[in-house]
Amino acid sequence: MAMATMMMSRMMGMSPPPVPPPPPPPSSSSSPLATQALSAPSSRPPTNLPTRTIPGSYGWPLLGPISDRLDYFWFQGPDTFFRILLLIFHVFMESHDTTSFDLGQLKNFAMDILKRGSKVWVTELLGNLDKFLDTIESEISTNGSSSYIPHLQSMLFNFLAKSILGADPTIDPDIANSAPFTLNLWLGLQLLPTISVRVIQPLEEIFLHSYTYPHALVSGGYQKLYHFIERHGQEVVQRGEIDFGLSAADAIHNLIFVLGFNAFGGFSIFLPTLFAAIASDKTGLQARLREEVRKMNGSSTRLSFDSLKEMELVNSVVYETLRLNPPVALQYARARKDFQLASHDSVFDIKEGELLCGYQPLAMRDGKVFDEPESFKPDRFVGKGKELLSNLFWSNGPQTGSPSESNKQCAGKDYVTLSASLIVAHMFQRYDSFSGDSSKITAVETTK
Ligand code: HEM
Repeated sequence: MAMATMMMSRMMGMSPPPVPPPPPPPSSSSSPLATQALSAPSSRPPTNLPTRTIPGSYGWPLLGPISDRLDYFWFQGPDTFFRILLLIFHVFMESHDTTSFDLGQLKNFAMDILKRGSKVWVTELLGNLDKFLDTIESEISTNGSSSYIPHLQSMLFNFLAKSILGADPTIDPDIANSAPFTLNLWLGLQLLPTISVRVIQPLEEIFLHSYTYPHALVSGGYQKLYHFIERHGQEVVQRGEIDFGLSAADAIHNLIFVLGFNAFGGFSIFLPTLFAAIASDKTGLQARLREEVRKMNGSSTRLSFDSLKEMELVNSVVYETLRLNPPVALQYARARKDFQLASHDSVFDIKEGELLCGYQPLAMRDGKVFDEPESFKPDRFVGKGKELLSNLFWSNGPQTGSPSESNKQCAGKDYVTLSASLIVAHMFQRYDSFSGDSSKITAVETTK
């Protein structure tokens, strides 16, 4: 059985960290999931918990990783694989792993451009959302339903380009048309080694999961995007150069990463799950959301981030979707020094150099923290339920935490939840209800 701390290095074919002491047998399978947030390495875990070494070993060279990959991708699947490991941590990597000046500067740059973009964020989001919904309505009236993912991604690119890059894609129709495809291809090539296509297993491990794919496959589209930012995003690029000491090229590559990987990629996974959670509900959730939105903000008053504060149910539905389906399942980081990691029932010695892997979907379904953890409970985070936000970790840190250069928490954490709440609120201003799933909207109803 593999060690959680080493799993990623083995699966990704990296060289292993220093060899640990001989492993004791795995703990009992009834051991509860670990959920205690990890505080700074210097802080002491509870002293009454037994200290353990993480169970497992690398197994045989070459064969060990292959057997793990087959278990992870095929025989067991990620959930069972991690359940068997029984090593699910809520890891808030306080300061080890991000001490590098350059990484801190890049994160500050990301947070700075978000702050800069916040002036137009809501206007751009709502304007592009309305265009998206117009398209959906027109497709429903022509075809009876709308397969909305391509429209959603065009909307996301247009809105994010204006908000993050300060560049308007409508002045370059070629970019507006090609960028979502380019970003999907670019994301796909980076993520393919970690995704199971489940078609040609076990050959998938040899043919799909063992390579770094050549940049040449996407370089044409990537260069177009690069030149678009160079030409139309000068103000943001210059901020990177002047305020953060980056070269123009580094600023542009990082802007592509933040826009393409973090924001476009993250929202492309998250929003369809959110639409599906609301559209598939049979308990009257849509009526309650509609009532809350219109009570707080009327059916036509323009929304702002401020107007969302009182919309407890809207916000709770967004949080609950992120809890049950964290868009980024795996997080990992290498320990920069020895420290101890606490779970519900044990403390584990972590050695410098070990690679730690956290699997969000299991940590977010911990029955010791969340009542009926496998169920979607729209009101979970309403009222007193807000106390649970310190256990919501989709952003690689608690929902009550703040991203900074000294942690690994998502720089866009608050923009993500506020934008999602804004989308839900706007949809219930515009519609009484809608039907569909994670790829199609089949009907929208309005009494206006
Ligand atoms: C639904 C959308 C998003 C999701 C699900 C998401 C999720 C995450 C997660 C899980 C991480 C931690 C990754 C890791 O270290 O393993 C992360 C990091 C990051 N995210 Fe997001 N994110 C989203 C949107 C955004 C947006 C809009 C921005 C815009 C600036 C952003 C910027 C970043 C940055 C810069 C980091 C790196 C933080 C660091 O390494 O310290 N993200 N995100």
